[in-house]
Amino acid sequence: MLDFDQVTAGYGNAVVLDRLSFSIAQGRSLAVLGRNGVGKTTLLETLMGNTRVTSGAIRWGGDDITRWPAHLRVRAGLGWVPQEREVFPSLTVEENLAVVARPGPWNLGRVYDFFPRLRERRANYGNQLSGGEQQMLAIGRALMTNPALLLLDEPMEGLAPILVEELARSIRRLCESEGLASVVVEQHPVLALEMTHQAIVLERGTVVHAGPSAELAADVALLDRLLGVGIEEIPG
Ligand SMILES: Nc1ncnc2c1ncn2[C@@H]1O[C@H](COP(=O)(O)OP(=O)(O)OP(=O)(O)O)[C@@H](O)[C@H]1O
Repeated sequence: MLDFDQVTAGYGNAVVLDRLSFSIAQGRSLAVLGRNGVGKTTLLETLMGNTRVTSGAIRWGGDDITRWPAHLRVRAGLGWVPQEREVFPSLTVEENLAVVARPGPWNLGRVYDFFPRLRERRANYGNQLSGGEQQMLAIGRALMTNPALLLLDEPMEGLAPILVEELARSIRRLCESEGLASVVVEQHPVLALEMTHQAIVLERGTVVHAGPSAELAADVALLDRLLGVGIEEIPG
């Protein structure tokens, strides 16, 4: 479904991703792990067309989308949940959702069924929401574009542990019950591995490990070597 083939990309003359490859099948989820600054966000930005690709190809369905602008990628089914959430502060929850709606199975009612908290807050303005509600709204907005693949950039950042668990369950449900594929960039490896089928670990803009999430989660020594984190430090 998505094929990232030997992609070299960056900003201006700076190369961040170096011949990076991975692929995702329909309805599958991928965790993108790595230490700070290895290029995880740049991978998502490249998927959305926001970086300079100097070689390689990005294929989506039957199309080579390497040079497509972001709005065409959204139309083709890429759903972007940015790290900054980018909720419109002066629009209500309902307006935030409605402005990005595209035809398809996801509509206001379905997003509210999925995140009942958003239904309760439908008349509140974007700047009146808690961090967790803003994150639900950011995901709800991506769902309103009726994507086939969700790109989530550190969705748990800054959330209280109880919300982290709730959101992790929601994201897993999107994949398992709704058939959505996803790419999850996450600082907390254990959480990210619980939420996904496959995982890649990046170092200096390239893939140094690829495999099933459950296998990596079970190999504490490998996790520690690749990511240099004590598992006991990880919340959730
Ligand atoms: N807009 C930009 N212009 C120039 N360089 C950038 C830009 N965004 C990121 N970079 C550089 O690209 C490299 C990779 O950054 P990126 O944000 O992709 O890493 P990351 O793995 O997501 O890190 P973190 O976990 O800290 O968010 C860094 O050296 C960063 O300074």
